[in-house]
Amino acid sequence: MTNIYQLNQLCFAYANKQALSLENLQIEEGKITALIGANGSGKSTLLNILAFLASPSQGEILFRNQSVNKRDLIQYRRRVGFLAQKPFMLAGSAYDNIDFALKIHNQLQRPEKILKVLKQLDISHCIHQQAKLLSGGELQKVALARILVLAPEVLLLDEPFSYLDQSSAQALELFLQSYTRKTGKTLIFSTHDRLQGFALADHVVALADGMEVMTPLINVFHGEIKQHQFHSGSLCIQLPEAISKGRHASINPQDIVLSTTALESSMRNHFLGRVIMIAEEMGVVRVNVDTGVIFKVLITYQALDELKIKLGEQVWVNFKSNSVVVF
Ligand SMILES: Nc1ncnc2c1ncn2[C@@H]1O[C@H](COP(=O)(O)OP(=O)(O)OP(=O)(O)O)[C@@H](O)[C@H]1O
Repeated sequence: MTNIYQLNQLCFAYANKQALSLENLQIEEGKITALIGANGSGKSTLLNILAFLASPSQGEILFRNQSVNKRDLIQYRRRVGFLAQKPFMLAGSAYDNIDFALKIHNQLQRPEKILKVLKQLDISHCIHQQAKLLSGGELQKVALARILVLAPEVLLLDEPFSYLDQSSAQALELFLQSYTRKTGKTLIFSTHDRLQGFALADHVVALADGMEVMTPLINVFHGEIKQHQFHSGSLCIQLPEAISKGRHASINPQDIVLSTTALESSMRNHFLGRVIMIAEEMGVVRVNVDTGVIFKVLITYQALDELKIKLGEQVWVNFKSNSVVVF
């Protein structure tokens, strides 16, 4: 395993406001990393730092084991491709914008290169359209094409799916997954959709208030601990004995086992509910179960096939007390 980024004791503040404070964060080369977290949790700030557009107030960034000096940011910036949440387009067509990117990066301005990338992203029809008149989704894809054509070492994408309809988002997910596999490039993207983050990424970095939190931030319940149990309204979750403090409990959707009958097992948490959603997501299946509170679960196709569950049917949600993260 090689780390392309290593961040040590990194802090970033806007004026007096601390926006990021990360102890140690490694990003593995050739893998897909998702940054998840609520609005304002620091995802864009972190992407800006990884794109060398901002310099941390404190701490160190290593890129391919080299400590990045503030003086060299421009050099590093050219090695990565950053897609902003609201990309900026120059006057001219989609083609002109991509062609110009090649020019300023001193790369060969070859039409076939541009045509290929537009085709890969399914936006060949936008080629002669004025970039400033593109729809939100088209603009994001043209901006992505403008990055891909440069073949940077790292792709940093800030909410790349936010303007896309469901089928375009799924097509882009598939494209990004196969692109990173084929090229061995590193992809880091931010998303509000935590389950999408889990489904698409090899690693997930969860942020809350600018800090990394060791929870998937899915199936998060708020409440209090009493006698090794976490109480949240009608929900009572069994915890390991060692946990005595915390106001939030979360359960990784991949740690939940579904069963159609009550399980006799070492798992201490069992809730009977009803299936309210089954959806496909990048080779896994999302199942939402309403037990009074909604549990989000990720299972394999094989598990779905074996369980034979359908919408509206009863199902048990089971998980170990050790799978519960309290914070
Ligand atoms: N230019 C800025 N000046 C001052 N504060 C800022 C600036 N940009 C971001 N912030 C603050 O820094 C914190 C982190 O913001 P950031 O945009 O990184 O979060 P985010 O997780 O990307 O949010 P979102 O999901 O809404 O895009 C927030 O509290 C935000 O208000």
